[in-house]
Amino acid sequence: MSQLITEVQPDVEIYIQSIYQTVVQRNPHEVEFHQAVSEFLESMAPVIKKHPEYQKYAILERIVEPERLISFRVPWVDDQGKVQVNRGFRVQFNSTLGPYKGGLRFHKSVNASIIKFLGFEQTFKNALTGQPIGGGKGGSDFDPKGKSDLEIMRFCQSFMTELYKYMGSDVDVPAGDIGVGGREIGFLFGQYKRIRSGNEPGVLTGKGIGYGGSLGRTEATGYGCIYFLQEMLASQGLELAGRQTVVSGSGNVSIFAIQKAQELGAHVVACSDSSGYIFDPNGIQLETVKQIKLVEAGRISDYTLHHPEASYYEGSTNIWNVDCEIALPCATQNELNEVAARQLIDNGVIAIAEGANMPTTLEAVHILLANNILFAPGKAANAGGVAVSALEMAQNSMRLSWSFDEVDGRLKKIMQHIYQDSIEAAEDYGFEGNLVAGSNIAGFKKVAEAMIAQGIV
Ligand SMILES: NC(=O)C1=CN([C@@H]2O[C@H](COP(=O)(O)OP(=O)(O)OC[C@H]3O[C@@H](n4cnc5c(N)ncnc54)[C@H](O)[C@@H]3O)[C@@H](O)[C@H]2O)C=CC1
Ligand SMILES: O=C(O)CCC(=O)C(=O)O
Repeated sequence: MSQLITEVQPDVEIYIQSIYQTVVQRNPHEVEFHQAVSEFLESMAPVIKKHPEYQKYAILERIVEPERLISFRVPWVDDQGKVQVNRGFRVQFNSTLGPYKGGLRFHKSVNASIIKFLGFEQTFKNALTGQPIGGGKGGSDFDPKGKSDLEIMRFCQSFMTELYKYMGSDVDVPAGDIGVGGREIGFLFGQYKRIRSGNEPGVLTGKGIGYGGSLGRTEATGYGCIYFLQEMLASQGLELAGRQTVVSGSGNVSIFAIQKAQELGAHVVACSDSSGYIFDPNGIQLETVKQIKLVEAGRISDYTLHHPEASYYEGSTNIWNVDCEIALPCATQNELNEVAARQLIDNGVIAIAEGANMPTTLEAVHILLANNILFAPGKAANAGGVAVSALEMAQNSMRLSWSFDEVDGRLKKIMQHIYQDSIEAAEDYGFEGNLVAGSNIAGFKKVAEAMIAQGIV
């Protein structure tokens, strides 16, 4: 390796800027991907200064370029007999630490930019868990809203009929994300098995408990986010109990973040969906939210039919106007902007933990950090979901099923380690207390060291 002639650029800031420029040129119009790369590169200068070998081995140049992006046609027939065509994606971003791992998103907004930002962040998130998993992500612009069970099944079967070619329990292991829950994973798994004979339970995670799923996976992202939040609060001698809390979204992550927060005594007063939010001064009745969202597939506005003392407000992002000490963005990317950040600060917020992926815009992150708000970035705070997915893979390999408490106990330890690693990395590189930089650096270093060990690939 001593003959490597990669020129080491002495001005690290210029070097890092050139990496960003190349990403923008190579991926024009992919604004979400640019945003994720930009946020990551903001943490890199002291790392590259301390480790010139990362420049020599072109780690940054390689890490921002996905190993592979697969894009494919997904034709299916709707209930009226009409042929529909969607686009499917899988980005296999980085396999240095293990098989590509990351969810599938079915949402009308899905495009290459969104899948690439998610796959890029997933690489560092998965590294932070300390488990042997690389980064991947996928999905489709298919909109599951208003579709029948049979339409969802036909779509999933068509999607898998192409995706299976790139999967395998040691190759690429998808799971759920927005619009993909237990029902969709079941249909996807059924079709995979039908095409590839033999039993390979570890090829997908988030499966039903009766056929290889792990207890605790459904709860893992939301619970993990609260475990991380607890660590962050405890570092300042604070607790969650009694604190007014607002949680955006009302899907998988939000519901179980609310459940754990309430269990720990938080007073959760608001949650939302893509149309608007509800405010319940008596505290959100989670069983009603579960009934509306998990059973009836209804709108969050229906909550007020059951609880007339609650109010419904149009416009999902207005949820950040609600007074709170704890804010948990758990819905989607860029749902908390500069204006919302200032409003939260004016209202006395003390801590924000991202259950969703990149829900806070970069400008809003800067404002929150500058105002010393405790801020837990998604790639650390929402890593509990993928961590328990990796535990599901481990159980599948061993042909074992652990109890809920066993899985939950491991999840808690993993979240505590992620907090510790991130806070230490921040301190080591001159970003004391900044978990955005700390999690970027801690995740990056694990991948970078392994990339060097594995040669130029
Ligand atoms: N499911 C998982 O294990 C993990 C999910 N995440 C992230 O968490 C976020 C939520 O995912 P899930 O809960 O799994 O999806 P989900 O499909 O179960 O729920 C998404 C929720 O967000 C709401 N929503 C969508 N757009 C919205 C908007 N513009 N404003 C307000 N609400 C909106 C939907 O109404 C729904 O309640 C996503 O960013 C996802 O990438 C991150 C780590 C793991
Ligand atoms: O469980 C998984 O494999 C992926 C979860 C996920 O998509 C995420 O962490 O954003």
